[in-house]
Amino acid sequence: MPATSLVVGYDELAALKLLALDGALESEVKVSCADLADRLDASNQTASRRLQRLDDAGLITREIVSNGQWIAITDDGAWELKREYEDYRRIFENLSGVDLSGTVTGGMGEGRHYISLSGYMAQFTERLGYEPFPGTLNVELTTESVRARSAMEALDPVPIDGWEDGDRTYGPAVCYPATVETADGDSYEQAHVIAPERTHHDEDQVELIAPTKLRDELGLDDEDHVTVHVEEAP
Ligand SMILES: Cc1cc2nc3c(=O)[nH]c(=O)nc-3n(C[C@H](O)[C@H](O)[C@H](O)COP(=O)(O)O)c2cc1C
Ligand SMILES: Nc1ccn([C@@H]2O[C@H](COP(=O)(O)OP(=O)(O)O)[C@@H](O)[C@H]2O)c(=O)n1
Ligand SMILES: [Mg+2]
Repeated sequence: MPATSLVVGYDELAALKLLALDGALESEVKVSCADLADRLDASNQTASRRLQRLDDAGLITREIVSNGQWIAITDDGAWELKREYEDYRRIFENLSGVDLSGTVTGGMGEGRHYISLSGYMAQFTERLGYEPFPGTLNVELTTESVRARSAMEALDPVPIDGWEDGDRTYGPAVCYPATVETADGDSYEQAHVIAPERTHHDEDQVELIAPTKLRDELGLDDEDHVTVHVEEAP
């Protein structure tokens, strides 16, 4: 079973990779179907069909001109290549930690409240070494990453203890050091996945905390793809 589920098949991905090698990640490149067909060891018709599928899946944009086409890879296209690249990194680089991928999503607006509570804030400052921005960036995981999440739970976390303030008790949580990477390749290293013991979210969501607002720092909006590389606590 492949480590990731693709929007298009591997044949299309091979065509996408060739376009990237031609520079289509940075700008529009001029492509002739005959040349692409040659490099894919396929017929013109096949090459043309693969481009059509990549276009239909929103992974490239095309402008067809008389002697070929101008093609650029979209953010979603770059994301598909990146996922493939992550698989190869896992194969060859003996990576530590766990990669989770998903999309940014809004939550219930409660993260802000909990993160700001002094009973937690004092522990974050002491154990994580920073005061988190008040809130949690919520990431909805892909099906594959929901499974990978159990591997994350096998890593050693930074514990955050439960506490009480006379009115009520507050549950414990665990934090894992994490690097957040966007589809554009920007990354932020000083974040943590926070997993509160009492939560309204299911396994398909993770929450991130960081010293700054990640939406601003990384230019993130709802639905944007991110990869979260989770490590063991030092
Ligand atoms: C540090 C921390 C501690 C939490 N403790 C509790 C708790 O004691 N009881 C509870 O019902 N939810 C607790 N929550 C979970 C929130 O209710 C909720 O599931 C989630 O964090 C809300 O995130 P959202 O606003 O981003 O959707 C805690 C959340 C965080 C981040
Ligand atoms: N380090 C952080 C924490 C939260 N946030 C965002 O800050 C806002 C407040 O967080 P929250 O947890 O209270 O809100 P929701 O996640 O429930 O929408 C949300 O838009 C989060 O996505 C962020 O960008 N970076
Ligand atoms: Mg949140």
